Amino acid sequence: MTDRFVIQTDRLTRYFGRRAVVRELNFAVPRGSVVGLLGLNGAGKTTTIRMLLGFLSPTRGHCTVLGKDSAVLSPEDRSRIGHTVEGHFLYPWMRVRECERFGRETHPHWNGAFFEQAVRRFGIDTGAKVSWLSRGQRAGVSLASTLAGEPELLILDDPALGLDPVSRRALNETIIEFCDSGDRSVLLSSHLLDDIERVADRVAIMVDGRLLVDSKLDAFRNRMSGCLVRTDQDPTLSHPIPGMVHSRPVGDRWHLTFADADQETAAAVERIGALQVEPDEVTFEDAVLAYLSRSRMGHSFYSGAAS
Ligand SMILES: Nc1ncnc2c1ncn2[C@@H]1O[C@H](COP(=O)(O)OP(=O)(O)OP(=O)(O)O)[C@@H](O)[C@H]1O
Repeated sequence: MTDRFVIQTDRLTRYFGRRAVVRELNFAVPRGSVVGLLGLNGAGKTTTIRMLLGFLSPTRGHCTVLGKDSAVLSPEDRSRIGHTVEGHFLYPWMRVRECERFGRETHPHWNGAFFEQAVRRFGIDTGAKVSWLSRGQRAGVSLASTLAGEPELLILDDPALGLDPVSRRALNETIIEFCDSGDRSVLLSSHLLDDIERVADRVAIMVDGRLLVDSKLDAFRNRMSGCLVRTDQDPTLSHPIPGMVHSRPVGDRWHLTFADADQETAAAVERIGALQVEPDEVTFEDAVLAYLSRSRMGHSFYSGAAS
């Protein structure tokens, strides 16, 4: 088990006061995979990551990272885990090349070539002081320092926050290259669906502290489907449709999004008695938004997490 998964949680739960922010999370990150962790603001992603890194205790349940209980990670364990946090902490008075030297002296493993390459990709002058750098450039130095430590597992919490498109591309390319150069795993929390689709091979979706989807990205995309129906009112109000995740009005029609649609789904759509029904494409973004929008509307959820 330990070898196959770099992260495992068992009924991981966290309350703040009386409020459950992470609920009964059973989640595993297979070694060598890049998992995109998605969820609306406040879904519990950062709280989960803080528990994984041992910065916050679970109220119930537990989690392991690289086979070790997160609550008791040793400095040696931590050196195998790279993580970046919002704000990209760096010493403002250091020059970029001093950041590199500082990293080299404080990390047991250090890949200077990786640092150089990442910094170059972000267009950063190594003679510049951190305080002179833009937000995107600071993110680049922070990421370069993290990756140069050659962690087995990288945990990134919203690393693209506030980055321009060029810096975002540099970030994505750096992550992809990092994964290509070894048996490395990444947990990437982000709101940028394009980036997740480009970089990740698995997707996990949290809604109100629960994990609703945990799947290979391709499988997730393939199991979702949709159709457009023309009716006078929301067709799902009177007719429960098996597998339906979400419905939304599109002009004078309704778009219905399904997970694992089957004959029962088709029969239920038929019973609506719509004037017109036609299949409609569901993109990765549509599929994710179907789950997320459903939560915002306060419906109960489709509970089948994909394998
Ligand atoms: N220390 C704390 N005390 C009380 N509530 C907290 C604390 N930390 C987080 N929360 C609450 O827990 C909920 C989940 O927060 P969390 O930061 O995990 O969400 P998130 O999914 O990372 O959101 P975002 O996408 O906005 O970063 C939020 O409602 C937040 O206000």
